[in-house]
Amino acid sequence: MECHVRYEGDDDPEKCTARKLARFDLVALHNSARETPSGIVLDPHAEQALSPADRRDADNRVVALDCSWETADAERFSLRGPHRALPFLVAANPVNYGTPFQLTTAEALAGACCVLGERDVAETLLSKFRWGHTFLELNDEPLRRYAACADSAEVVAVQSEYLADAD
Ligand SMILES: C[S@@+](CC[C@H](N)C(=O)[O-])C[C@H]1O[C@@H](n2cnc3c(N)ncnc32)[C@H](O)[C@@H]1O
Repeated sequence: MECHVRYEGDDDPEKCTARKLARFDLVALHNSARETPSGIVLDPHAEQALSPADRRDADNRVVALDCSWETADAERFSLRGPHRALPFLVAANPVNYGTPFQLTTAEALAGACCVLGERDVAETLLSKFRWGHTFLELNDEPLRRYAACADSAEVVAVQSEYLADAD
């Protein structure tokens, strides 16, 4: 699975998870939408949840948008490819620890790789962060269940159990 990032550069570069992954050649950073190849776009505003069925449209690529959460409005995600939201997963990074849905770029790419059946890629991405293994531990059960779903409707049904528990 190739991991690509449209890099906006409006977040703290010291804490940027995409820049760190790029230093290890684990993601490719792109400075414009035009340069960013098409793939499954990880977009929290998307109507459809990511599921294993997306593997067939993936071109073997996932694309995240690395920008500040303050500027991550829907218009910013104008990137080529099917847009998908990640289902309920909780962040393990120190800034948003325990917060559902609001993941770092590294967590989002890793979560997507797990759902798409590429857990080894996810483990490699997360191995570069002190808290990386915690993301897999905190989300172990949902990630394995999402990866076993046939399609987005099944993923949403599984997600609803976690949302009900979170209330
Ligand atoms: C808003 S940026 C924040 C980046 C952060 N500054 C960092 O260093 O990782 C996180 C990106 O990860 C992806 N992402 C995070 N949570 C997501 C979710 N629930 N659904 C889909 N994509 C998500 C999106 O591409 C989003 O733009």
